[in-house]
Amino acid sequence: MFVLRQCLTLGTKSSIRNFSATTNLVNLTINEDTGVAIMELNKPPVNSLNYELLEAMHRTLVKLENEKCPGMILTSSSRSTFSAGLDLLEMYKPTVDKARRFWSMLQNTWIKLYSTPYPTVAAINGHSPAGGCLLAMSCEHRIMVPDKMIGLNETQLGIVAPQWFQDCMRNIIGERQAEKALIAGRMFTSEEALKIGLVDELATDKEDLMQKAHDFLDEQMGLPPLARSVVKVGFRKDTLSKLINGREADIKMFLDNVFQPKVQESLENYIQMLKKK
Ligand SMILES: CC/C=C\CCC/C=C/C(=O)SCCNC(=O)CCNC(=O)[C@H](O)C(C)(C)COP(=O)(O)OP(=O)(O)OC[C@H]1O[C@@H](n2cnc3c(N)ncnc32)[C@H](O)[C@@H]1OP(=O)(O)O
Repeated sequence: MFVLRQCLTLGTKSSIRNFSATTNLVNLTINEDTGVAIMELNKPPVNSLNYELLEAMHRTLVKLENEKCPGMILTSSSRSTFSAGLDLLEMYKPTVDKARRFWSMLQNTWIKLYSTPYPTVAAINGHSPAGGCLLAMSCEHRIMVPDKMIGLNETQLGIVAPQWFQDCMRNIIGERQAEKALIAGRMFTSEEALKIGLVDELATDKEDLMQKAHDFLDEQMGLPPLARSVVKVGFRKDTLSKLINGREADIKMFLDNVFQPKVQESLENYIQMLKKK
């Protein structure tokens, strides 16, 4: 195995190997024998998704697709958290330009991740609220360590999970469970998430998590890749097209919401609460 230090400037494979990264937001490891990629989010302490992390993820996904990656594991370098979701500081008192740029990069990254032709598995080694849950739900398979929390908790913060976040959840756990979970902004323990199908497997620890993730990819990589990807994208196309054809409306929805005084007040209180913990 060798490690490619992913940075904001990507070049050829060999130039990346020699690159001394100053921004190391995504660690990319590619197994030389199998080609399997491990994409490890590395923005301590909790992988909050700011513009820079989303951009690094997007570039990594483009690179993997261009290099015909056979399979990818998405995980985190944090001991406690897979991803804490969208970076609250990106949404707290932003300028219009900053908010628009941020949301547009979130859309780019999600579209790439949700539509990869190659199999993807989320190795969820920590808490996974809101945008973190979205990342996990965008992979094809989810494996989680015990005693962590996952879910779309937006309602509890006084904000609304966008339609495409909701659609991802509905596609996985079905209409009724998704409606209940989304209205309440419910967070599930790993064990509860397994029960309702929000995750597919539990692992005992990080080693078991990675082994199970590799097992899933081995199975998928044994299937004819073209047929596999056509079926995958066929299942996902309605959800994808809704956003792809409505990107500007979705940005407008975000901007209309984020600048509401009540939303700013909720964000401020929540940020303060997290800092006081
Ligand atoms: C206007 C909106 C319109 C549309 C909305 C869009 C949809 C929004 C989607 C989202 O994703 S919103 C974000 C939701 N995220 C959360 O609710 C998670 C909040 N965080 C936590 O619950 C916990 O941090 C944790 C993930 C469970 C990890 O707990 P732990 O005890 O390990 O860490 P700690 O809480 O001490 O946090 C460390 C450090 O990180 C800061 N932090 C945490 N989460 C975020 C975040 N999402 N964005 C920015 N910063 C975050 C936290 O404040 C601490 O900072 P400090 O070290 O400076 O105190």
